[in-house]
Amino acid sequence: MAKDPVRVLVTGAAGQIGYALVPMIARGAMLGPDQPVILHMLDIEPVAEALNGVKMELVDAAFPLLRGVVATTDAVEACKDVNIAIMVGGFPRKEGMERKDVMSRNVSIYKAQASALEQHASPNCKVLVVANPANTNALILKEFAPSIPEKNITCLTRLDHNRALGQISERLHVHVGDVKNVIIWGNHSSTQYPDVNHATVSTSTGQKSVRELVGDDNWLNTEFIATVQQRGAAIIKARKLSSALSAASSACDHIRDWVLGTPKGTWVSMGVYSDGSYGIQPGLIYSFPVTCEKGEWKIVQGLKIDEFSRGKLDATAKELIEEKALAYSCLN
Ligand SMILES: NC(=O)c1ccc[n+]([C@@H]2O[C@H](COP(=O)([O-])OP(=O)(O)OC[C@H]3O[C@@H](n4cnc5c(N)ncnc54)[C@H](O)[C@@H]3O)[C@@H](O)[C@H]2O)c1
Ligand SMILES: O=C(O)C[C@H](O)C(=O)O
Repeated sequence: MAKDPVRVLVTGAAGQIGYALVPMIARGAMLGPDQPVILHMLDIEPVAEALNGVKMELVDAAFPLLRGVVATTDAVEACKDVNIAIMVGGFPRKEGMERKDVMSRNVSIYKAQASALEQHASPNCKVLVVANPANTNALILKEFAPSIPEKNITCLTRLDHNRALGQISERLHVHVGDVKNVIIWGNHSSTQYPDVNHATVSTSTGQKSVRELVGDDNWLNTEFIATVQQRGAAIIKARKLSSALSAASSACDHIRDWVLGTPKGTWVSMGVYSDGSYGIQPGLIYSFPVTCEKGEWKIVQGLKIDEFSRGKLDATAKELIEEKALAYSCLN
C-alpha cells in the first residue's frame, strides 16, 4: 500500500545548504525511495523571491516522490503539521570567525522558532538543528519548547562523524563504507573530540581496529583530531563559503538513520540531550555515539574512556556550558 506523505520542514531553504538539501529530500535520500514527502520551506522576507525560485525548480525537476511544496516566510504556516524539521535558517560564519561568533544573531531565531514548532508542528515532530552554534541553538530550542519531548530535539554532528570516516579512509586507502564506529564527542566546534578508539575497518579477514591499522598514535592523537576539528574552517578558506553539499548529505544521513535505524553493529554520532552518560552534565546537547531503532536513538553505553579521552570529553562539555551562559546573555 502506498505510504502517506511525510511533511518535512527546511528553514533557511533559500540558502546554500537549503539549495543542496531540498532535492536530496525530494529524491528519497532522507526517508527512503518509497516515502512520499511534502516539503515546507521557510525563509525570510528579503529572499522571498529566491525562495519562490527554489520552489519553481522543484516543480521543474518533476520528482515523483514530491507530493507538494509550501514556500513561505511565515513561520506558523511553515511549521503546520510537520513531522520532521531541519533547522538550517540562520547566518553562517565567515573566514576568521569561531562558530560562537554567530551566536547572538542565531540564538534569538531559535527561541522564536521554538514556539512556532511547539504550537504548530505534529506532536511527535523530530527536530534536527544544523545552524550554528548548532548544539546551543538546539538547547535554546529545547528550553523554549518545553512541550516537545527532549528526545526529539537533536543537532548535526554527523558531518564531523563523516569527516572522521573520510580522513581514516584516505589515510588507510580503504573504502569509506568499510570504516565504522568513529565517535564525535561534544560540541560541533573546534573543541569536538573525534575519537577512533573503538573504530574498525572491515577487511577480507574480519574487523580490524583503526588504531592498529594506522599504527601511528601520534598522527591519530594530533593531526587527525585537528584536521577534523578544523575542517569547517578549511572549507570556508577554500570556498569562501561554508560547507553545503556535505552538510546537506550528512543531514540526510542523520534523519535517515534516526527514522529507519542504524545498521546492526554500527553506531553514529548525534548531538542529543545528555542524560548524564559518560559523566556529561545532564541537559546539555552533546554529541554522543548512538544507535537508532524504531525511530528512537539510544546512547551507546559502557565504552572504555581512557585518560586522554576523558580530558577531551570534559573540555568540550566545558565549552558547551560556557556557550549556554553566553546564549542566555544574548537573549536578555
Ligand atoms: N552543523 C553543521 O554541521 C553545519 C554545517 C554547515 C553549516 N552549518 C550552519 O548552517 C547554517 C546555514 O548555512 P548556509 O551556508 O546554508 O547559510 P546561508 O546564509 O546560505 O543560508 C541561510 C539561510 O537562512 C535564512 N534565514 C536567516 N534568518 C532566518 C529565519 N529567522 N528564519 C528562516 N530562515 C532564515 C537566510 O535568509 C538564508 O537564506 C549556518 O549557521 C552554518 O554555519 C552547520
Ligand atoms: O564551520 C562552519 O562554520 C560551518 C560548518 O559548521 C562546518 O562544520 O562546515
